[in-house]
Amino acid sequence: MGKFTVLNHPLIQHKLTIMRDKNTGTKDFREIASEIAELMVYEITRDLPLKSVEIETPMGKTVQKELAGKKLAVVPILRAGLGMVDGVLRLVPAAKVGHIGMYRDEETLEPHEYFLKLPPDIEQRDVFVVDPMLATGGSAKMAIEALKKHGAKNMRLVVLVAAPEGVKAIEEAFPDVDVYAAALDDHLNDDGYIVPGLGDAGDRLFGTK
Ligand SMILES: O=P(O)(O)OC[C@H]1O[C@H](OP(=O)(O)OP(=O)(O)O)[C@H](O)[C@@H]1O
Ligand SMILES: O=c1cc[nH]c(=O)[nH]1
Ligand SMILES: [Mg+2]
Repeated sequence: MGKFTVLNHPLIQHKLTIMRDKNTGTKDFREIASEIAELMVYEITRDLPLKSVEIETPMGKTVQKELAGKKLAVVPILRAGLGMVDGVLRLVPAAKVGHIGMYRDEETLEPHEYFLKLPPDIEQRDVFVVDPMLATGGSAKMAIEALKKHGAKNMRLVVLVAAPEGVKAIEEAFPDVDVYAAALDDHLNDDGYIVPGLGDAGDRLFGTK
């Protein structure tokens, strides 16, 4: 079974509260989404392997640690996932970026894929799939299936707000995919929105409503 982890560092909780507030405007919403993504990646990358290297400081030779060259990729689920990419890249600037476009039909809540462009060596990379919202889980499930079809092997799903329904859907579909959230919310409403949630993440990020 994949692990589900809520990264509830006080800074993450504080920033998420600002995002949830309906009076927070696009500029702050976008900046804070990026900051939370950065903090989440800091926590998630604690297990990255290190190797010893010999270097020379101004005082002489020493053996120290550096990252063992594990390759990473970040794949935002468009559109809203784009709001988390900068934050990831601030900490992992060498990561390659893939894109997968998904929209959820407002009536049926069924996801539809409309774009896919991945780094050619995706199968060799640890992949962070990012999207602020995990609601029914339909979009993330379809995105992860598409990435698997294109060779991605080691994937983690990183979201800001998760609904229990979405977590269950990913756990059942992908025992090999760990899910990280900044918060686990209460439920989905009849329109498939997370409650209390933060509303429509894409629209709030890009000012489209
Ligand atoms: O778990 P689900 O029930 O599939 O819902 C979550 C999806 O819905 C939102 O995207 P949306 O379809 O609104 O597209 P957008 O990012 O372009 O706004 C969100 O960013 C997720 O991708
Ligand atoms: O609450 C939700 C659910 C899906 N997509 C969003 O942007 N928000
Ligand atoms: Mg949207």
